[in-house]
Amino acid sequence: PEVQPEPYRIKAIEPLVLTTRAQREAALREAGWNTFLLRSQDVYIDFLTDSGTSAMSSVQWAEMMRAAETLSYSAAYHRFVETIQEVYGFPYVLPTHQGRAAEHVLSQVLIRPGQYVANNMYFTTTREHQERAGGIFVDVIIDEAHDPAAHHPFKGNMDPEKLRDLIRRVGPEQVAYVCLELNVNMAGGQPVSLENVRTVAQLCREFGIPLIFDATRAAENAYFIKAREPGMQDRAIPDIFRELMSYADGITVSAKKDLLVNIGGFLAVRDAALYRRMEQFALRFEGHPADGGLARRDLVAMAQGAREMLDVNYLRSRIEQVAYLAAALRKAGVPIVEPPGGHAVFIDARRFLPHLPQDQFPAQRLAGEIYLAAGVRAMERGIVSAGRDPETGQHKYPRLELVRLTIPRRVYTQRHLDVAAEGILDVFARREQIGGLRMVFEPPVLRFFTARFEPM
Ligand SMILES: CC1=C(O)/C(=C\N=C(/Cc2ccccc2)C(=O)O)C(COP(=O)(O)O)=CN1
Repeated sequence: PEVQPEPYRIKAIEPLVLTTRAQREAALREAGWNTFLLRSQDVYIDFLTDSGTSAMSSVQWAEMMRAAETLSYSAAYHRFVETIQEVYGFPYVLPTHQGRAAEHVLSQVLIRPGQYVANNMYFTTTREHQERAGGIFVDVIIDEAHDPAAHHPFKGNMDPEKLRDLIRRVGPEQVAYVCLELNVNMAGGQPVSLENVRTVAQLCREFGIPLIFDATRAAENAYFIKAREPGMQDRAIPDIFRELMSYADGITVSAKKDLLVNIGGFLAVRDAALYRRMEQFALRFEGHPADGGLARRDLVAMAQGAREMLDVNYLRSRIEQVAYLAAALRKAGVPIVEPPGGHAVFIDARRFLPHLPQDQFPAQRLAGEIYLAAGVRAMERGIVSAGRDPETGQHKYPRLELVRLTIPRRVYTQRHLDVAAEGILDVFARREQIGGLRMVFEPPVLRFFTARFEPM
């Protein structure tokens, strides 16, 4: 059969508000042309983020109702830890309220000021915490990752030569750890191959440098390994996933993605002494080791999510939905990051609006225009998100100037995607008439959250 069967059906719906273009123009002006500042009820289809926006299953909801909110080492805590130990294969597990909390703990415990951290591209909060701990961020991703049109099947890969050069240049003891993100968000949700992970793990072992994964979207990465990596087609997802995890000394996870929950995260490591140091730090800043600042119901929702996230029929449905939207845009000639990622379609705003210089914020403007056209909220992932260079005070000019259409898990149907595609094609037809933006308010840190703009 041609059509892929959906592996679930709808049990509860949330009525959506339909707005007029006039209402959206007023809302966007009030939000200073920043989609992060829109009121959610003014948004028809929310593609801002896949973080914390998934639909939970009837089993997750049932487990949440049954969780007893007892303190300290609750049944929920043991259920959570045992499930993560089994699914991910790490002995020591520390719950946190979300991913950036795990990054805060790990960076503060592992980085000595002045040390380097090698990454495959950057994620805003991950880099922020590495630098706050005195770390020096270095990008060792393959060159193709910075080229939106390059058709590499594993654009998230690290370049072993770039990594080896860094280690030689600064010395192994000056590299705090290697941070490998799976399904690299800022590159377009691009996977890392198992072969590349093995190579990087070998390099780290050779020099005695810890290898840490940002495993926030590792389940979706496992699906791409099965689908794209030679010799993997017949392996079961949980088997690929366990091997993938076996190469890391530790992981940070935002559970708000793969694990299909609205809040949550965790750290998992193999070394008892490292766990103890993280636990002691977390106690002061991120919550008790038995809950990480979460309620017990959140722990059991994560445990159940860790079971559901590796189901191949769910992963296929989720990732094929992203590919469906990508195909609709590609067919009309809309420039997107290729190949499509696991959690989002990324529009190349630089090629969409080639007449705008990057410091007129093309991706920020395009995200606003898409909202005006169809009530669809997207996220700017370009010069605004990249921020300013702390030394020069100038904008960082990233090669990728993207608008991210981030698809929540198990939430939208094909009709929602068709409405979004239609709105984007409408903007595409008018692209020559679209001008730039001027930033009229700029906060000092993570400016993309609250900056305000006006049309030029
Ligand atoms: C790879 C990766 C992520 O994508 C991630 C969060 N992503 C987010 C949520 C977000 C966070 C900050 C600025 C804009 C959007 C996303 O919209 O993409 C975190 C932090 O997790 P956290 O939100 O639970 O703290 C760690 N690693």
